[in-house]
Amino acid sequence: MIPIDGQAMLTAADTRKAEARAIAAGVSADEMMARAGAAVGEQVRRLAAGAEVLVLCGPGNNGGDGYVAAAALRRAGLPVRVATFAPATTPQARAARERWGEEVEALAEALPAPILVDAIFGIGLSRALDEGVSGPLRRLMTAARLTIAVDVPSGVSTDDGVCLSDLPPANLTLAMGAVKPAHLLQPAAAQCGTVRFVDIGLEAPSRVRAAAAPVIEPPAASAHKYSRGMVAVVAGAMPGAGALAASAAARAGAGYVLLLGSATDRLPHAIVRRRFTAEALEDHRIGAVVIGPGLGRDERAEERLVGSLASGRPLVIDGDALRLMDDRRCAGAAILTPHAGEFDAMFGRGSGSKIDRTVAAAEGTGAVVVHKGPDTVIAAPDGRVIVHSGSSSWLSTAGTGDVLAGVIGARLAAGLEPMEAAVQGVWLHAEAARRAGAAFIADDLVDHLTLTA
Ligand SMILES: NC(=O)C1=CN([C@@H]2O[C@H](COP(=O)(O)OP(=O)(O)OC[C@H]3O[C@@H](n4cnc5c(N)ncnc54)[C@H](O)[C@@H]3O)[C@@H](O)[C@H]2O)[C@@H](O)CC1
Ligand SMILES: [K+]
Repeated sequence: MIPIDGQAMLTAADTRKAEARAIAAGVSADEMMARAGAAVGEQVRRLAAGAEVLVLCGPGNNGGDGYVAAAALRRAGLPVRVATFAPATTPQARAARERWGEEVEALAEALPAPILVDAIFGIGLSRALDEGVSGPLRRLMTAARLTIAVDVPSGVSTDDGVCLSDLPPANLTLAMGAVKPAHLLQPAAAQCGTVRFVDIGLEAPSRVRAAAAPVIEPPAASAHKYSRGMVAVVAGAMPGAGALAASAAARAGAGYVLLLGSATDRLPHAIVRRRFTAEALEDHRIGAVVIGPGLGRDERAEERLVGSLASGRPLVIDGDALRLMDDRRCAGAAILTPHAGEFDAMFGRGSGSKIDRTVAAAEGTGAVVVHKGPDTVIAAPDGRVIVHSGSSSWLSTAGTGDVLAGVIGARLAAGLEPMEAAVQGVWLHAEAARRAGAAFIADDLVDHLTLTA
């Protein structure tokens, strides 16, 4: 099974276009479904290990994939039953239903099986499930040992990651042909369980991709502390936050970290402390300025932000500094790292998915926008997007955003372009959380940062 890391993401409409292109290029719709259903059948066969399978089929092509998979499982000698609540409506699904040929049970009366395949709705879901569907589905999912969703779990909205129906999560979701927003955006992503990509030969040109592990080269043989990247962290009212950002920058590969403003006692000795002056930022060797963690929002914070913006150095703007930004100031930033509250305060709640809104923010500001949360959307002004999902929920603790800002600052100072720096930073931060395990504090996260895979 193929992990989704680095895979292209398509919306429901994009998927239909890709399917239409494949059909225009000579692959019939029946052939597409035959491939999809066969691939689902093969994965289910491996996981079922001989146990009984119940395939739930809806009226559309998601159901069609289910009928094809059921027939494949039967050919493979597995005990398999099929249940539905509605006749097949598309020509391909009707043909697949006929090829199944055997009894189709009524969903409401179907008895549970240890392996459940949810092929009720895929990208065609347009509203919440009727209780006559969600009730039996909930009952059968609860009784099953393993639920495998075909394409997306029934009840989640493909393009915005909203859960339209209250159902238990699937254990595994097979993303057919391309990753969809629902596989990456919360809360739908959590409903998917583990997501694996199924290649059905669909061309998926997309500027949006799932995050993948970065390849980080060690410093060149001739490297010195300044060539490795010099990061200046501008501290403020809450020195601990600046210290976290500075420590994280140092651990994320920076060659030299300068903390400007008041520091805490426990700052590593390797970090150079200085009073904040705008002149201190004039050092041309500074490759990134991180400003915002614990900055405060008072007059002194404002002065430091103005000084940082005037320095012309690439800026990572986080936390309090985001609250002091306006359109003109954003134009001077390389990377903005708002969480949901900061994002809404800057750009409004708007419409569309988190991906759409982040793309609009990046285009509008000209900066890379890292829209943080249980799903993090990273958008560049040129339209590239990386979505990072599935990171540790223990990250929901104070100070982890300060750490992220420092890590991104280190990658930016290392010479990466802002989008790549942000993408690497988000991955490294999530990886540190994975290594830190359960109930860490932001300081622990710094200790778990590593650049090796
Ligand atoms: N588009 C593609 O490129 C491919 C699609 N395939 C499969 O086809 C699926 C999409 O098929 P469809 O477009 O037929 O969509 P679905 O099978 O997801 O469902 C569409 C049907 O459900 C009805 N419906 C929507 N919401 C409902 C609700 N809440 N209650 C009752 N009925 C509701 C619609 O009116 C329509 O009849 C994909 O998810 C995937 O599984 C694969 O077979 C192969 C390639
Ligand atoms: K499904």
